[in-house]
Formats: sequence, structure tokens, C-alpha cells
Amino acid sequence: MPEESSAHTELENERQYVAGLYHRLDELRDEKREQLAQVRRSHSAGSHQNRSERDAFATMYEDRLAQLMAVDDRLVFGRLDLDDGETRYIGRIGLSTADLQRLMVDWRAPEAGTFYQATAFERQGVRRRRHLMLKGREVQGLEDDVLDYSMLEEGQDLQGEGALLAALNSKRTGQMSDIVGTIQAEQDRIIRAPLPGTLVVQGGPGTGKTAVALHRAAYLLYTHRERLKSAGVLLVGPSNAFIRYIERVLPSLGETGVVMSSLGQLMPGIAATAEESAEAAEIKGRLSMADVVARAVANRQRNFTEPRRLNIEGTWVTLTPKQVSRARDRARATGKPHNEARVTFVKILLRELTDQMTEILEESAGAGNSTDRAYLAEDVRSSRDVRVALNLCWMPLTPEKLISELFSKPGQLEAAAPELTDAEREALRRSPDAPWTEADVPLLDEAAELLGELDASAGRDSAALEEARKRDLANAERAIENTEGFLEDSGAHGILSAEDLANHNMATEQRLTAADRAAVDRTWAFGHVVVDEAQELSAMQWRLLMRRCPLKSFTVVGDIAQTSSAAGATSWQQALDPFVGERWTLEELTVNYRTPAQIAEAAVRMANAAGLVVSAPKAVREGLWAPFLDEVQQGGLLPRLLETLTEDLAAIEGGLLAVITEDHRLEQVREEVTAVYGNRVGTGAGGLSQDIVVISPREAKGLEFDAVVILEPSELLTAAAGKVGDLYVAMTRPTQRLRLIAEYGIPAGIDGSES
Ligand SMILES: Nc1ncnc2c1ncn2[C@@H]1O[C@H](COP(=O)(O)OP(=O)(O)OP(=O)(O)O)[C@@H](O)[C@H]1O
Repeated sequence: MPEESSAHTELENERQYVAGLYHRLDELRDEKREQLAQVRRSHSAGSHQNRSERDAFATMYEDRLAQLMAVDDRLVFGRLDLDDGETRYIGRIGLSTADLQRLMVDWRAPEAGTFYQATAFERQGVRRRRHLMLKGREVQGLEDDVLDYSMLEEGQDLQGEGALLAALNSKRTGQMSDIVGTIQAEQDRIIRAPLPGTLVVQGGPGTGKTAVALHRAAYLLYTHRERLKSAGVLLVGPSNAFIRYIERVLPSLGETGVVMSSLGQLMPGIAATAEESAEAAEIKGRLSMADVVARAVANRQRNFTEPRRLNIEGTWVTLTPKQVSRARDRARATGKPHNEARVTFVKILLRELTDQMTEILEESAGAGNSTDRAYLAEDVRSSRDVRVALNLCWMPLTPEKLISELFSKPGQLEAAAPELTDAEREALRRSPDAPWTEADVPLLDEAAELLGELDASAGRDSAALEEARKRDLANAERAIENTEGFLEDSGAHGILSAEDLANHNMATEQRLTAADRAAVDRTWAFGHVVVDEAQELSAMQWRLLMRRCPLKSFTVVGDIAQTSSAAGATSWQQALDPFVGERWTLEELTVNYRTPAQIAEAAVRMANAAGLVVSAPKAVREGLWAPFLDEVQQGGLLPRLLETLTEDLAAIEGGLLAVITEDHRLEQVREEVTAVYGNRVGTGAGGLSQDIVVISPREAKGLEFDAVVILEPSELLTAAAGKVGDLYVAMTRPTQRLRLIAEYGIPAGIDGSES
């Protein structure tokens, strides 16, 4: 009884404190709302400067208000009792009273580090670490880690159930949640690693790589806010479904400044589909495709074999191959991209043709004079023959046109890619109106880089150009201020000038955030790039990402054993060597938080039996069920699925269940399951209203479900072009329960009898 009542008092005390924190949060929200309203009310009194100052304040208040609104759920989750008697609360953001007494520390602040790092062996001045478990604004329970055992002798009690296990056992909603209250020490070390350089985080399934990647992005933005604010952070994931799955995590951590993109969206304006023949994807992913694209561009700078007669307003002039090749050499020597160098090419030839015209006219009329020249030049420029001839030699091109023609006109591909075999070239053939695929995106980006802007050659109106130049200059100066310290720290000072970086990030709209602007600008240089499921990236995709971050400040997370893309990596060394050489560090995550041991071990046995070497992280939970293995007669797959679904759904008590199967079965399975379960059935990651999803193993990558049913697992073994990655991925998605239904046998190793 006394024990119970002391626990009760502790809980009551915490409830009071937490109520005080929410009170302060509400006060701050009101304050920001009032400030915002005031700024908006204030008249735009005159000058442009006043208006832009007012806008800047409004943006600042809006951002802060958005942050204060986003952190409501589980605002606080930890408390530290320190040796010196101080008590420190840890939460999503820092909070202080109006007279600056600290109430709560932001989890990313250095003073919060010990909450994640202190252990009984290395207490780091911490006597007790307390987890506060909140539901909404209400404290529901406490859990204490007493690191200084003398505290127990003083009569203190241990509180509550494990915060980590409670988080792990909770039902999945189809959207990832943050782990800020229960980050483990090995994860925390990675989250707080220094910003510069390339950090690779290798970890088996469920080790928290995605969670760590997201929390690291939030940490970096907090810790290096000034440096990253203007350049922004890019987070890349494998698919749109994956981006939807993780999209709420950063806002819940109070961060909105991250651009999130799937591999298919990395080029603004292009929405690529995932479908791609494995063979074509593999070829398009090779680094040598950069040379193919370069040759394709060079091949579009052509020459005539014979002199060409051109009619200008009734006068015939001659354009010789020699003139064209001289002009071409000089244009190429400018080092500018195709469309921009074309300006030089055209200028030289127009001048030469005008000279020729002048001579001819002078000869025939015997009296030319210099005032005619401007008028003649205009005639030359507007002659149809001249325009056609110059375009034939050097056509302005968009990336889309270049790549589309490269793959739809066999002659062009043969000329640009003589090193490919006929069969390889055939695999790349596509119709001109076929949709863009993910593997096309880096090629389009490469082409955009080599072609440059079309606008420059088309000639914009000069006042607009001057205006844009002034604006770019002002922004460049600001960007230099922001990036200089960063360049020094990252060791890139001197390699890359601040101007180089600043020149990339020319602002277009004053009031947009860096993230808004970066999302639509292909040439944006990010301050840091986080890549998830990075094992899937082809060499060309890496090349594109390296361009997006000239400082090469990367966090790369993935699991080589889960590679299923034909163009993906077989080792981190192989993937990164062409871009950063040996200059990357490796960290490993070793604990599986998702999959219960019985299921995780079956997945590892299967992988080993099929010849795949996997790192086998230690599972934190035992789980209630061993995998269910159902072998059925021919035609029995769907009947058995429908028969067992009810039982599986009941076992997970309202959780999320995924049926994972190869593409060719998806439609039929979806239809049959929908016939019984109606709109409870969804496709992507699943949402709150849908508790059954039917998806392919590729779509399941990175996601998780309470229960998973795999239909015909042996197909997942063979489908991934000789890799076992797909079955391994599918088997490691569940948090509770796994069922395999097979007509053609359960793959070796799973039932444990072979080992
Ligand atoms: N410290 C933690 N506290 C609470 N939950 C955690 C923690 N670490 C990981 N998890 C949970 O474990 C699950 C797996 O994490 P995550 O998806 O980040 O793993 P992963 O390594 O990216 O997996 P995979 O490679 O299989 O996709 C998630 O539900 C995540 O929230």
C-alpha cells in the first residue's frame, strides 16, 4: 500500500508539472498568434524595405507557430535527475518561463544527450532517467532507470513498464511515428554524429535505420540551423508510398525544413513511374551512361558534308563545312553547356554570313555602307534557310527530347553507345511517348546538366535579365555569408569556393523558404543529403545526388542484404568509391526493434540457405508466434488466404495486415480480398481506415505491419533476378505475426529443419 501510494504521488507530481508545460505552450501559441496578427495589421507604410521586413517577421512568426502547433502530442517524454540535484525535463522543443527559467530542454540540445547515452556503467552524472508516457496531454505512466543504486536504498521505487517495449508493441497505423522518447544509445551516437563528410549506416531489417535517418535530419537542422537554413536538407527515399509513410515524423519533431523526395521525383517537373524492366534499369544505372549522354549531346552538334547554299532575301550565300566546324570548335571552347554555347556558335556564323552578304551586295551595287549592316544582319537572322541550317548543325534541345530520341531512334543510340551490345540497346528501346521511369531520371538530369538552360539561347527580354541578375547577386552575397563557416568546418574550403555554392542557390521568391525553393530547382545545392534504402541506388542515381550536394555531406542508410534493384549495390565500397573514394565512415546498427526473434531468425535461416550473407541483428522481443507455414494443393492459395485472414486479423486486434505477393498476382488477390472485406482493403502503406493492404515486395520495402501474409514465397526468391532480397524483405516486415502460404513449397531454411 505505501508503495502504491508513493507511485501515485509521483504520477500526480508529474501530471502537475506536465500540465504546467502545456500551459506554457498554449501561452506561447497565443503570443505568436497575437504578434502575427499585429504584423499583418501594420500598414505596409511605404518603402519596399518596410514591406520586406514585415514579411520576414510574419514568416518567422508563422514558422514558430507551426512548430508550436506540431509538438502537442507527447510534448515531453523524459526527465533526468542529476548528481547535483538538478532536475531536467526533456521534450520535443525547449521551453522557458517568461522570465527565462528553463522548463524543458529540446531533445537535440547537448544537455539532453545524456538522456540517451547514460548507462549504469557510465552514468555521466545521471542518477535517474525517467520516461514519461503520455497519451495526448495526459501522463499515463512512468518508467524509471535508476543508474545510481544508492537512490534505491533511499527508498525510491522503480516505476512502470518499459517505455521501449510499450512503443514496440503498439499497433501500427500505416504511418511511421517518431521514436524521440526511446532513442537507444547506438542510435543516438549516429543521430548526433558530426555534419561534414559521408556517414554510412548499415543495419539489418528493423534496426531503426529510417527512424535514425529522420531524427538525424531533425538534429542537424537544430544544431547547424544557421548553416543549413539557407541550403536546406534533402531526404531521399525509394518510393512515393515510402515518403507518405514517413512524412509525419519530421513535422512531429517540429521540423519542416526538409525536402523529401522519392527517387522518381528527383528532377523537378518529371514524375517518373517505378516500372522498368530489370535489364533496362541495370543498363541505365551504369556509370558509363554519363558518357553515352555526353556523346548523344555532342552528336547533336553536326556538320554538313557539302557547302550549303542559303537564300537571304533573294541573295544566295554559301555556308561551308569548314566555317561550321570552326564556329563549333570556338563554341565548344567556351566550356558552356550545349544550349548556352549555341549562342556563340550562332553569333559567329551570323556574323560571317552577314559579311558575305555585305561583300556580295557591295560588289553588285558597288556602294555599300556601314549603316546597311544592321539591317543586313537582321535579314540574315530572320532568313528561313539560315535558321534551318543553323538548327540542323546545332539544335536547341530539352533533356526530355534528347533522351526520348536517344532511346526511340536506334541510329542515335548506336552512335552514342557503341560499347553496348545489340541486345542491350534493344533492351533500352522505348516508344517516344512512353512514360519516364525512375532509371531515366538521372539520365535526364545528366542531359539537363550538359544542355543548360534553353532560355539563354532563346534570348530573354533584357530588362528582365538585368532584374534577375541583380536579385541573384544579392542572394549570392547572403549565401556566401551563410556558407563560409560551413566550408571551413567541412574541409571543403579551397576546393569549392563559397561563390560556387552560392551561385547555385539563386533565390527566385523572397518569401519562400529554402526548402520550398530547393524542391523546384534542379540545380539547388543542399547542405546535407540523407539517403534511405540507399542499397537500391544505381551509380547514375548516386551521381545525381552527388551533384545535389557539392560539399558531399551525406547520411547514407541501408542494408546491402536487402538490395533488390538490379542496378543496386553489392557493397558500400562499390557504391561510393567512384564519388568519395575512401572518405566515408561506417556505423552499424545491431538490434532489431521490429520483428520478433522467432520470425527474424526464420528469415535469416532462409537467406543463409539461399546463399545470401546477412547480418543478423539481435531481436529485442521474443514474439508470441512462430511463422505459420501453410502448404496447399494446386489452386489452394486464395481459398487458404481468405480462410486464415479472419484469424490473423483477430489475432492482431485491429492492427494492420499486409498481403505481400508478386506483381502478377496482385490484381486478383486484391479483387478477391475486397469482395469479402470491402473498403477495409487498401494499396499503399495503408491508412487508419484501412487495415488490410495488398502489395508487392518492392512496395513493402521500408514499411512495416502488425501481420504479414506472403503468398507463394518461392516466387519472391526467384523474381529478384537471382537475389533473395525480396523474400528477406517481405519476411522482415511484421511486428507480430507472419504467415506463408505456398503451392510450390516453403523455401528451405524457414522451418528450421535444415539447420
Ligand atoms: N529506439 C526506438 N524506440 C522505439 N521504436 C523504435 C526504436 N528504434 C526503432 N524503432 C521502431 O522499429 C521499427 C523499425 O524501424 P525502422 O523502420 O527505422 O527500421 P529500418 O532499419 O529502416 O528497417 P528496414 O531496413 O527493415 O526497412 C519502427 O517501427 C521504429 O519505430
